Amino acid sequence: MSATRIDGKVFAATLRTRIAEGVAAMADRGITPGLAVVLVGEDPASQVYVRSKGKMTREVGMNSYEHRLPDDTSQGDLLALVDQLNKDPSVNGILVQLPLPRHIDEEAVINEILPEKDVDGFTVLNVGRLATGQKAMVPCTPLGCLMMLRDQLGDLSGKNAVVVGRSNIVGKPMAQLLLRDSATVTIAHSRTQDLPGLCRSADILVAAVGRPHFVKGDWIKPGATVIDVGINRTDDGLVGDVDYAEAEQVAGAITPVPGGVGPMTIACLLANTLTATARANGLPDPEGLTP
Ligand SMILES: NC(=O)C1=CN([C@@H]2O[C@H](COP(=O)(O)OP(=O)(O)OC[C@H]3O[C@@H](n4cnc5c(N)ncnc54)[C@H](OP(=O)(O)O)[C@@H]3O)[C@@H](O)[C@H]2O)C=CC1
Ligand SMILES: Nc1nc(=O)c2c([nH]1)NC[C@@H]1CN(c3ccc(C(=O)N[C@@H](CCC(=O)O)C(=O)O)cc3)C=[N+]21
Repeated sequence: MSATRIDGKVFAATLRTRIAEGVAAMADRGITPGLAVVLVGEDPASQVYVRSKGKMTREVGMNSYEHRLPDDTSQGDLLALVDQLNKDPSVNGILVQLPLPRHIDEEAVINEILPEKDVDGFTVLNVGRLATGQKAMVPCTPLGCLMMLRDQLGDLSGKNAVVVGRSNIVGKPMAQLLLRDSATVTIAHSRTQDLPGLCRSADILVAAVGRPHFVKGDWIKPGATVIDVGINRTDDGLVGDVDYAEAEQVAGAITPVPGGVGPMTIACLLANTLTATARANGLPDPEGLTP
């Protein structure tokens, strides 16, 4: 038995088509969504993401503004740039690529972003809104995972979900979204006891650990839906946090790496930018792009 391969690339392309339609409808009102991406330093992986984000942003008809700053940029200069983007009416979404160089206080920079332009959903206000069930900007990677899970499974209520990883950008918001959909959620991390046993209880298993092929086939409940968030560069190329070859023998459905969560993350960034633009102009939220 081989698992269904959840094709994030195809799913993301379909999502971008719908976003492009939303952008076109706004163009009739003279509105063009604008996304600003700020990259500090020369991290090669980040440069790849920024390039593909810019390309996809333009493809759906939005304006893309890229700000590349040197590694030794001061925190003050970075905060000043964020302020300038906050005030710029042509900018509806702001993304500051993480991680930032060590001399910069990441929290201070993220929280400088106006919550309504925070298309990553990383500011404390958006985190709090998500946690309390208020209308928020939802982090792109978990949002993409949720869309694929709902598409695969329909109603998630009552399902046992295990999220491995408790970061602010993936694990915690993923758990919040699953909880909102009435799954029974467990968050696992490096101190979790009997992680294989816990994972075997999961109908939905989300791996966001950052270790290549960490989740083994015999950790997976037969028929489970497995979402692999990991992006690990190894000598064998880009691999996920799940041992795909083993997992596909056991799982019901699984996302590949590459071509799974990654493309959905970028599509959801564009979805959030469209939503932010609609809200900034007093228009209703575009349908099907928010949880
Ligand atoms: N596809 C996409 O769009 C994206 C992919 N990623 C990828 O997802 C992965 C996770 O990213 P991110 O959340 O930022 O990573 P972090 O490094 O911030 O978090 C990793 C989490 O995994 C946990 N962990 C580490 N080792 C173990 C272990 N041995 N057993 C159990 N848990 C463990 C850590 O636990 P503890 O807290 O106890 O240390 C931590 O909570 C990375 O590969 C990253 O590249 C990230 C963002 C977007
Ligand atoms: N403020 C901020 N927001 C982020 O969302 C953010 C960030 N910082 N820092 C880094 C991580 C990582 N991330 C990815 C996005 C797309 C792919 C992606 O498209 N991956 C392709 C492959 C790309 C390749 O080949 O390198 C795939 O999985 O198929 C991967 C990873 C967003 N992140």
